[in-house]
Amino acid sequence: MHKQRPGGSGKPGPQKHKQANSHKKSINKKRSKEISRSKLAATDSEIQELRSKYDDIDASTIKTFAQFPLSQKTQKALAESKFITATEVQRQSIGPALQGKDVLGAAITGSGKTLAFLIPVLEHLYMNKWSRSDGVGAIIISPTRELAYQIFETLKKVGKHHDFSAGLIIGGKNLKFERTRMDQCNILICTPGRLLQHMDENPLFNTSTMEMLVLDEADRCLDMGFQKTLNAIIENFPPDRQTLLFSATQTNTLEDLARLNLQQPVYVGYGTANSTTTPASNAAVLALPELLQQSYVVLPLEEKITMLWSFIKNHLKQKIIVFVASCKQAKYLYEIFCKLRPGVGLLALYGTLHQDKRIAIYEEFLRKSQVVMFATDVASRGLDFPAVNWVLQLDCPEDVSQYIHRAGRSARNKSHGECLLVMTPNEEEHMIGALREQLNVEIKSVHIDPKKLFSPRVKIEAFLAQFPELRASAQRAFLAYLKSVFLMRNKRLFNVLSLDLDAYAQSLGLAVTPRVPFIEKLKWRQKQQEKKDDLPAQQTTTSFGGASDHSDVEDDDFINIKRRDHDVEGAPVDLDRLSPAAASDEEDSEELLVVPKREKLVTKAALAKKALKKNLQINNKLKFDEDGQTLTDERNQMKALTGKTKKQKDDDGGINLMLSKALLNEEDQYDKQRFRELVKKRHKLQRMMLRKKAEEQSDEEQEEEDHNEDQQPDDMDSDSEQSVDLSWLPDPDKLYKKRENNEMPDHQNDDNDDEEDDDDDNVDDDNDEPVHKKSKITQRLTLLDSEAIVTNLLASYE
Ligand SMILES: Nc1ncnc2c1ncn2[C@@H]1O[C@H](COP(=O)(O)OP(=O)(O)OP(=O)(O)O)[C@@H](O)[C@H]1O
Repeated sequence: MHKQRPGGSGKPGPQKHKQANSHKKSINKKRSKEISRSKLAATDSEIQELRSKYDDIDASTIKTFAQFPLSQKTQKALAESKFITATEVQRQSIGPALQGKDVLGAAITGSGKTLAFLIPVLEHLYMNKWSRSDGVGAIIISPTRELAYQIFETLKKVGKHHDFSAGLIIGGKNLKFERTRMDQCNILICTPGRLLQHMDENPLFNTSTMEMLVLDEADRCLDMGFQKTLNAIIENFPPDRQTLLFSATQTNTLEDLARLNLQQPVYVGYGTANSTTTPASNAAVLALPELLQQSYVVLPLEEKITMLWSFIKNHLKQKIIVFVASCKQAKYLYEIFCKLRPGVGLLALYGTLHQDKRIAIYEEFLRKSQVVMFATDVASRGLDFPAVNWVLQLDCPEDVSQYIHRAGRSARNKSHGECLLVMTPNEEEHMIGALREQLNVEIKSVHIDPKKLFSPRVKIEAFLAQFPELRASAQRAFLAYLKSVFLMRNKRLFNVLSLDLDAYAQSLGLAVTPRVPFIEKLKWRQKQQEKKDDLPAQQTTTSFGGASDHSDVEDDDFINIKRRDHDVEGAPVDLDRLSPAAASDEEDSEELLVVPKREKLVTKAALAKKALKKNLQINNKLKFDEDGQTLTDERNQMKALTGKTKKQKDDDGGINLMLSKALLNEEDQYDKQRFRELVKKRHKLQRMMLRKKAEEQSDEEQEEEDHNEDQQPDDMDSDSEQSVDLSWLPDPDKLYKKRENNEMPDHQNDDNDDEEDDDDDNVDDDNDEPVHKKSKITQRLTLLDSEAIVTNLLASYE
């Protein structure tokens, strides 16, 4: 039986309802507390159990992730993402990393290094019961934004069952937004420049809680380009942290390891796996995936575009990355190939693009299976594009390590892929020698069948003639390539002076070879040097003295650019920090390159200042009238006045309102007067035309009139004055002035007419009477008068 509650309605009253709700809430709270307590207990027991297994991890017996002592949350996420079997680098490095050791991991591209450090990061925070309020626990540093984004995406997959918060801190994003969220993040994935910016500017950002540091592409993070930034970052970290370094081309210099304060690191991928002693060789074993087919082709520089076009046309159904030396080249190739329409999708990824666009292009290339992407080395490290069929290195990489990273975008994670290296005859010997020596593999030489080459030169030239912006882009690409070659460290391999500039410019579609000031300067200096060398040593010292010493120093400084890699985002660039790689992603470095270090920059502002100091007279434009007299331009006078008053105003240090008002009035008056003059001129012209027209008309009418006079006398009488247009007649004012005055006593009309005339005089100060006024006057004539005039005129004509 259903009992009715007091209150009669059968439903609980509002008060009762509230009480019931609060009762329920308190029960729920109790339950959730009990659950969390039991969870914590479970977590504690899980942690204890896992920790006890750490010492027993044996990489040689492990095949799957399930064999690692990992938390349920991590295991679940790995299984869901279909990560079952651990790769070699994962097997070797996860154990020591879980044990809290520093790890230096090197493994071939696409072998799963990302999971090798992400799993230990998640486990470390879990084992230490890290919560959101505990602040930053781990920082992962990547040299490029795209790679940081990719790591962040992988972390979202494998860490989805954990309760940690993670942040992506890269340049080109909302700094304010990052600032407010950073202190709430447990894991930060960042680029060095942006991280340092937050460290410097964000008071909320505190790294003292940080326990784990990961450097992905560690050799890149540690090289000269990032040196200063990374040193500054490391200073802010607690020294007793755990550090993991990963790369396909790991370096092992003692200096670097000392900088990072590594404590007996475990070396993975240095020949002796799991070794805690420094390996005999100073560098990691360099290798490329076995399933990657490598080949090279030797071509003159000017044939590269033809070769590229033919290659793309022959591989329309493939996914290809084309690596070039600079952003401007990538941009130009993309633009011109879009115009040429090869029949496959085109993309371009380079550093000077807006960040959102970069990510959009990155994602598009991930998705598509038949596409060509022109890229700089911003895409060469770490990016995991699936199923890339070809990597085409159109411009020669600077060294073996750059070759490895570029080539490694293909044949990832046990898939097949191909890599073609394009070299100029100068580059062949050194590059191939270095590759054979360091990689210990045979790289196939390919000869291109000239019949299979299609040159797009004529079309490119036509497009460049049609689109000036494309021409400008080609010029920039031309200069950027030369600059990148000039900045290469290995001068034996890359010699900018040996390049045929005219042929290269023509291959880009340029009819005229752009000037390259730095090459001109180099050649000039070379000549000077040769001249100096020809002279006997003694004579040189006596004839040039100090000056010669100075120029020697400058020469050395100018030609021997030291190897400094990519510049850190946002950091100021100077010439001796520029490297080919930096040049590829740095937009405005061109001017810096052209201007020698010690030469003072001559700006337009400086020239103007100089001219002002000399008190030069500025040219004045004089106008002359027909008689050769100079005309005074009221405008100029006004300007002079304005200038004067402006000066006065400046002297006063404020705005003189009265003066400004007077000036404005004067300007206004001048404008009005000018307008009136223009109107007058226009009216005059109109009147002249009307008069001419009227004269022509009246001639015709008179002829007609003469003809019809005998035939229609009655009509003429009946129509009286209105039917006769006498406007063609001579001025009646002059002829009949006296008579008219006598006949028309009504002065009112005269006055009105005068008024009209006066009005018109305001508009037209010429003595010409408007045609319509004359007709009005003639309309007042009687027919007899008209007849008399006509007969007079006819008589005069005869
Ligand atoms: N255990 C695994 N099982 C299956 N796939 C894996 C495993 N580990 C990694 N992968 C996949 O292999 C690919 C390459 O991984 P990752 O990008 O981590 O390679 P990498 O070694 O960092 O390459 P690079 O040297 O180019 O940076 C990714 O698509 C990743 O999802």
